[in-house]
Order: sequence, then structure tokens, then C-alpha cells
Amino acid sequence: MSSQRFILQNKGGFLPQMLKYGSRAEQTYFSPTHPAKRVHTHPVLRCTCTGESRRSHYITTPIFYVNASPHIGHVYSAVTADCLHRYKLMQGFSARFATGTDEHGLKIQQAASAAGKEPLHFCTEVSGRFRDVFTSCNIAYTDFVRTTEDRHRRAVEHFWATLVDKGSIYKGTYEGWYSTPDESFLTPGQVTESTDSTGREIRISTESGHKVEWMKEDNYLFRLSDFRTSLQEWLRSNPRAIQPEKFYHLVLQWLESELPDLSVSRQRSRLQWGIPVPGDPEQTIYVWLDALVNYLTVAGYPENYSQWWSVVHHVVGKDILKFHAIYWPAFLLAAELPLPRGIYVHSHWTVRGKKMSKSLGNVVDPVESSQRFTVDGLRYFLLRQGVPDTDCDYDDDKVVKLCNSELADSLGGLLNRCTAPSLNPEQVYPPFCNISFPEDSSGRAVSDDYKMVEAVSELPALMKRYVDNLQMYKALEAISACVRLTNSFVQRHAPWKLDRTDAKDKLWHDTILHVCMECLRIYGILLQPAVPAVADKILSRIGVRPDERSWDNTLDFLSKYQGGCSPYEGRALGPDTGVLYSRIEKNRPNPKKNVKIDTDILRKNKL
Ligand SMILES: Nc1ncnc2c1ncn2[C@@H]1O[C@H](COP(=O)(O)OP(=O)(O)OP(=O)(O)O)[C@@H](O)[C@H]1O
Repeated sequence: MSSQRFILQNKGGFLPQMLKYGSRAEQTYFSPTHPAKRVHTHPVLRCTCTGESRRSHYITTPIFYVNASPHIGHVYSAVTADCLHRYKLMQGFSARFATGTDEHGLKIQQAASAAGKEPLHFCTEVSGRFRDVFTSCNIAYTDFVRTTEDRHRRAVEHFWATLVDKGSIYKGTYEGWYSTPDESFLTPGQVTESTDSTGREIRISTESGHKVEWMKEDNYLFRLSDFRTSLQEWLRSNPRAIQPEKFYHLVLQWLESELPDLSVSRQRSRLQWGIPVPGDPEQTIYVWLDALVNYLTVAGYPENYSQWWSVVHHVVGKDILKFHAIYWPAFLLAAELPLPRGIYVHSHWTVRGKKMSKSLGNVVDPVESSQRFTVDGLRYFLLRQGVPDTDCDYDDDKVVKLCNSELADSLGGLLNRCTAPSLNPEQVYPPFCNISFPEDSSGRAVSDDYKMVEAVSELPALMKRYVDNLQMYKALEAISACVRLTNSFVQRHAPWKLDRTDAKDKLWHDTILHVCMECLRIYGILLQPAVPAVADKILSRIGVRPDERSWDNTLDFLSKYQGGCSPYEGRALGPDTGVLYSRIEKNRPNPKKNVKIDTDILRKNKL
């Protein structure tokens, strides 16, 4: 059965890409991620083959608002996307990874004015800080977009004109609650009463706790209400479009209520720092519409964008789920553009139970943390401890504990055992002996050794399942469990007790080291997306060349055991004999030092 990628188009716009199997006449469509499962049959669907390569992937982070410097939460979004991007590259995909900065809106206008700077000058400075932090955390983005760039302005203007052409934008009066800090509109049900620090009665957003104000002004409205059914249809046809599943259900729940039309512009008199509405200089385009279009800008919109646009996946924090899972798909449906292939949602890092946030000031500085724990130590902690479904509390002691036990002791210890001159005086990848470790149990290997080999051979498939579900923490947990099994294998057979002058003992000794190095080779390859520097150290030390580090190279794990030959056997080890990861001292420096709490802000927010 052959498969070909199609975009399905209905009356209201494009439905997301699906794979069509079998004859056109059947009009039966299948999810790309669940080809075995029939998900949608629609009488009016029209199919257009995009010619998209199945081996390309485009991943994005949110673009970050430049009202203050980046913190660990931003780095977490970026490290997650970076890990996914590296993982796709390792699998041979042609992949693109975009991040950038969101630079328009009232908050920026106010922050620039408070800093006594021109908005663009202010944005350039803060945007540069994001870029620097990402570089220092080894975030290998392929594109960095700023919403103040000309290419983005062109994309936004074109997108706006398309929405107007399609009749999805009209001029009207918006009246309702608005939260400037969240740059979002709220229904009466999302607003609650509260008091400010002087005891004055105010209204706040139930979700963010930010103050809201009643707004009434003439502006442009987007016919969001027209798209509720199409959005429901999209999600029901694509049960994996939003992951983890709990967020998918949350969006479906939101869609059970009516969607009021959305104001998509501000009067220029209130907001000057933004892109003017084409043909109406009295109005500025709403910052969220402006910002979301960045994903298209990077893909090349409005010119040749379809190659990348058809494989786009967004990584977003749960705080901006509504914008990405409702507003953005609705805008795209209105513009008759394909919907994202996947929206990967993650929860928040908290500090003592409160969301780490620029506005609260309770931020952890990623540069200080990466200097103390190393870049890979910080990346490992974020990906290993960050569970997308639930919030996680950040604590320096947890980083120390995890990195010491899993990177320094377990992984570093294993590498050291195989490569230390005391056990490996020839400094080579030693040979494997089938008589010592045969497929049956007639050699010196015991049943736990076979279990360990089986676990490691299954590891790539397990990792693929986890990473494809955005469960990096489970993938790293599985690798860590295998590292422990390999250490137990060494401990069980204590090669240091064997007599290397005895021919049989020597064969068994070398076989033990060969098995360990094969395990390390697999761990090194699989760890590359998460901790590239640590993985490179492992692979270089055991003599694995850069062209031998792709996903396919995990398929020949312990090939000698399976009767094949090994290209690594007898190879000289790499020259770097340094430790893999140096243990971090606990409590030095002061673990609370890099948690900056702005007490004024906390007081103001009654925390
Ligand atoms: N505490 C956090 N944990 C995880 N991700 C975060 C966190 N804070 C921000 N992010 C990520 O960065 C994106 C943009 O966040 P934003 O710029 O609004 O940061 P913020 O610190 O929450 O700012 P503000 O306090 O001004 O709202 C979020 O959607 C999310 O992807």
C-alpha cells in the first residue's frame, strides 16, 4: 500500500495534513501518526498533494517577549525544542528550528519608556540578551526572528490582507475586560474581584492574577465564532495534535463554550508600538496576531513557505495554550493555510510553588546556573526533571543531586571503568568473544547479563516512543536505568579480579569491556540531543567517529554477539582522558544566591 501526503481542504479552509491510503474514491483518511486508525470521512473534502518530503521537520519555540531578561523557564522551552530538533537531525530529517523575540505591544512600550530608551533600541538590547543566553546554553537554532524585522512586517501585512479578503475581519466596537500584562481579552467568567495594595477594589484575571480593565473602543474584530466547529473537527480528527493529552482535552473543553469574536487591533492613540493596520493608520495590529505570524515568517511566507509550513510543530508553555490551540488555528483556517502538525505543551517551573516569572521577579538566571552546573548539567536537569504534564519546582540542590548521581557517578563511572589504563592498558576498543558470551548460556555470561543486553537493544525504540510523545524525561530515565544495569554488569563480573595473563580470562575480560563500550556507544548516541557535550565526550573517548553517531548506528548494537562484525573492535581510544562530569559541591556557592526575588513585586502581588 503506498502512502502520499495530502492536504484536505473543505469549504471553510484547510484541514490538517493527513495520509491517504488506498483509492481516492474511498475518501477515507488516516492520521499520519496512527495510520492504522480511520479518523475522518468528509464528503466535501478536496485533496491537494503538497509534494512535501516526509523527512522534514520544522520546530518552533514561542517567540519571547522582550520586557525583561530571559530566565530558566524560557531556556526550558528552548532546550525542549533544541532537543527535538537535534533528535530529528540525528534521524536523518532535514530540520529547521526557529526561535526569536516578540517585540511589539503596550508592555514593551511601557518597559522602554521606564528604561528611558527608544522602543527599538530597548528591544535590540533585550533580544540580544535572549540570543546570548540561548547561545551560551548550546541552543542550536537555525532561525532567530524578531517581530520588528521588515520580513516579518511584510508577512503580517500579507496575512492581515488575506484575512480581510476572506471576510474574516470586520470593523466594530469591542467592549469587555482586557489584561495588559497578559495582552489578552477575558470573558466575565475569567475575571474575579480583588483588592490592590492600597485596599482599592480591582478586578483581576482568575488565571494569571493580573489586573484587568474595562475597555471600549472601535477596532477590527476577527470572526472567531465562525471557527468553533472547524476547530472541534480538527481536534477530533487529530487526537495527537496537542500533547500531552490533558491539554488536548482542555482545549476541547474550552471549545464547548461559544467563542466571542476577537478584537485584533488597538487604537493607535493607545498603542503606537506595533504594526499599523494596512490602510488604516489609526489602528495598530493586536500583538498576538502579529506575534503568531512569526512562525510563517520563518517558513518564508508569503512566498515559498509550503515546504516548511506543512511540517510545523510548536513547543509552547501552558500559559499560551489558548493562543496557539484556538486563536492561531482559527487564523490559519481563515487564511486557508494548513494547521500545525503538532502543539507540544509543557508546564511551568516554579520557585517555592510560584511560577517563575519575569513579572514576579522570582527568576533563576540560566547563565549563572550553567556556569555552576555546566551547560549540559543544566540541560540534563531540565529535561530529566521537567514533566510536561505538571509544574516542577526548581531547586539548586535537586540539580546537584541529579547531576552528581547520574552524570558524574553512574555514566562517568562507567566510562572511567572501561577506559582507565588500569583496566584497559592497551587503550583500545577490545574484542568480543562469542565463546565467553554466546547466545545460549554455555559461556560465562549469566541470565542478568542477557537481560541487560536485551534492555539496551530495546532502548532506541523506547526512546523514540518517548521523545515522539514529548516525554524526554522518560527517555532519559530509561537511559539512566540501562546505565545502572551496565554498571551492575561490571560489578557482577569484577574484571579487575581477572587474570589477564590467562588466555580464557583475558578473552572474558575483553568481552566485558567490549559489551560496556557497546552500551556506552548507544548511550552516547541517544544522549546527543539532550546533552551534546557530554555525549561527544563519551563517543570521542571510545573512538566513535562523528560519521558513526546517527540513529542508524544504534541498530548494530553488539553486532558480534549476533554473529556480525564490529567496525569498532581494536580501535584506539580517543585522547581525552578527563573526567566526563565533575561532581558538584553541595551548598557552595549559596544555593539561593541565583534565585532573584524582587520583594517589592512579591508584596505588590500579595505573595
Ligand atoms: N516558569 C516557566 N516555566 C516554563 N516555561 C516558562 C516559564 N516562564 C516562561 N516560560 C516559557 O516562556 C514563554 C514566554 O513567557 P513570558 O515571556 O510570558 O515569560 P514570563 O516570565 O511568564 O513573563 P511575564 O511574567 O512577563 O508574563 C512561555 O509561554 C513559556 O513557553
